[in-house]
Amino acid sequence: MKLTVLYGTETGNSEGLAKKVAAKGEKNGVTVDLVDLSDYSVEKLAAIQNPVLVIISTWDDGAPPPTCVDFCDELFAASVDLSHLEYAVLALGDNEYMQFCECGKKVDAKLAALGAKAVLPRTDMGADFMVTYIGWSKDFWKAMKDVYGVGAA
Ligand SMILES: Cc1cc2nc3c(=O)[nH]c(=O)nc-3n(C[C@H](O)[C@H](O)[C@H](O)COP(=O)(O)O)c2cc1C
Repeated sequence: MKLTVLYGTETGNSEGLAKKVAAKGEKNGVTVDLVDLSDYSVEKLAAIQNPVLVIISTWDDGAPPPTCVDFCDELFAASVDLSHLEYAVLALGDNEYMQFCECGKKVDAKLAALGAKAVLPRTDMGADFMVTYIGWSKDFWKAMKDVYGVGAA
């Protein structure tokens, strides 16, 4: 079974978590495609035929990380049908900011609006994301096992 992990990052935190998910997946017999959203398109997203995990941070005033503004702009304006797609969103941010995890929230809402189905509710992570990640990882792999029969419970 395959999992696509799409990450949007400016300083590497989301990428670091994406690599952790990939390592855990590979250990549990899941083939993981690790993809940087800095060079991605809605067309490629729509062509995916396996579950997708999006890990994305938020920058100035709720904006996407600068590296993936183009992808997010395209996604937020898209009207493509994603009803075949199952997904989860892990949002990174910092609760010190008014627009806490706003980009991840918008990506989650847009994917749902385009018909994609969440296999796990979105998780918003603050500055202590390495701690939150541990609990999230358990929930995520349990969902993967429940829904697809793969990965660690
Ligand atoms: C200049 C700056 C602006 C930020 N703006 C926000 C914001 O509006 N909302 C939020 O939740 N987090 C904000 N953050 C926190 C980042 O999202 C957080 O540090 C995150 O872990 C970065 O992940 P990345 O390395 O994957 O980009 C901001 C951080 C910086 C340095």
